[in-house]
Amino acid sequence: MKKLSTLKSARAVALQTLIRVLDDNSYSNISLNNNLIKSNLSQADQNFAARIVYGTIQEKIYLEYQLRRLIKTKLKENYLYPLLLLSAYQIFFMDSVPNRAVLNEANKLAKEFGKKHSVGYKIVNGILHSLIRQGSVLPSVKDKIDYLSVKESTPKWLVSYLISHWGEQRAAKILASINKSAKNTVRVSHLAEQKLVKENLTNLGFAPIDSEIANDELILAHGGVFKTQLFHEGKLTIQDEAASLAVSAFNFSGNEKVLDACSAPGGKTVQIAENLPQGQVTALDIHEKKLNLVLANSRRMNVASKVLVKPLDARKADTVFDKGEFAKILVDAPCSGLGLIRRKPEIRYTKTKSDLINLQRIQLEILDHISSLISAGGELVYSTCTITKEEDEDVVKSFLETHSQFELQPFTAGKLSAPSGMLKILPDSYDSDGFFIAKFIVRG
Ligand SMILES: C[S@@+](CC[C@H](N)C(=O)[O-])C[C@H]1O[C@@H](n2cnc3c(N)ncnc32)[C@H](O)[C@@H]1O
Repeated sequence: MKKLSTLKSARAVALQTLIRVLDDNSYSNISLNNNLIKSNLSQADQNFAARIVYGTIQEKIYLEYQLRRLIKTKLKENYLYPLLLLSAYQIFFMDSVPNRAVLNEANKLAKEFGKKHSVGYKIVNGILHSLIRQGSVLPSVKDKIDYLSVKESTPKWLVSYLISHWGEQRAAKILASINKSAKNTVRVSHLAEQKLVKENLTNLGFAPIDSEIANDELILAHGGVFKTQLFHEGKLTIQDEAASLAVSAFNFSGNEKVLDACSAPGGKTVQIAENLPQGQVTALDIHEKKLNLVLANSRRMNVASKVLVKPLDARKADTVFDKGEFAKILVDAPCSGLGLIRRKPEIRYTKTKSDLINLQRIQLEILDHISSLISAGGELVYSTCTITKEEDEDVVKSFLETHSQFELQPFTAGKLSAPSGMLKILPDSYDSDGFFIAKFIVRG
């Protein structure tokens, strides 16, 4: 593996990161950050490296299909395949980079990363020349699953899942939408003056516009808001529009006790706390370390005095808290995260269909063990950042079958309403994360 101290270019950082991600399934964001910290690259070069890494992972199935027929020998050195993939990404997806530059840079990287006397650079050069001659190829449209799987770089099981639930046309629309880049969204704190924050963002050149679905969300023209004073002073936080709706589904009185059963990193904990001038939110998470993030978020958003953190498996909550102790409970459950593919490109390759059923079991166990802790007339919101029926509607159905004191309650969240008590936001509807929210009340 290349010594980090010698990573001098954006492409070298990208290649080093992809070698780690493809060889040992490292998380792309962690591996990229580790390499960037040691690289001394300018901000523009860091952005360029990030675009290559995330883009190559996002389009991996498509890129592998393009290269498949052209790789005729076994690629022995471990940098060769990642280098071919990231070069192919630049050829097909980065119009601003001329093919000549891709070839030159690949040649340099092959010499830099290859062993002494390696002929790797010749192999790379030959394959990339053939790739440019070949151009983009796709499977026949007659096999819709194969075709969409390659075109939108998504595993076949997921394409087939989307088609079976939403039909071919909608599935194609959803798939195209998850390959767009995610919007830069911020939620303005309930404790801040929304108009002033918007003016400030305008003056800073972020050109904020109102969200179509959430009342307190703004869409920014570009990233980097975390460097502003507004962010450090807790006037706003980075949160997706759809994700912000889960907490909006509650009707807060302002002095109640609330339980956030799966809270880290705390995006929704702070949002709850902002609505509690007199109340308190208890934030649980099974991973003790992650609760530091909840604390840090609470401090930054100026609500630390309202937040109590407790490391706990929510499936044991009924052994720790009293019956009817909370007026409101949020279960923002661990889930497959398939609604977040746009932000986390590797999710599509790591999840399998059997994960959906395993997660459903955990989701139902959590709901079961917190159900006795809600007071009569109290509210339960169940949410996931996924769109699968197994983790969303099926969980609601099974929960209601075994907990007759609960019923679904119609609600309004931001600018959307859910007369059935359930709200499913598909990623193509508003170009937000895919998200699911169900609201229940406990019969009084
Ligand atoms: C979807 S994330 C929550 C996101 C969070 N609500 C927010 O808005 O920032 C799910 C969280 O549940 C936690 N978790 C998983 N299993 C759990 C369990 N059995 N009990 C409590 N927390 C759990 C995970 O560690 C993860 O932090």
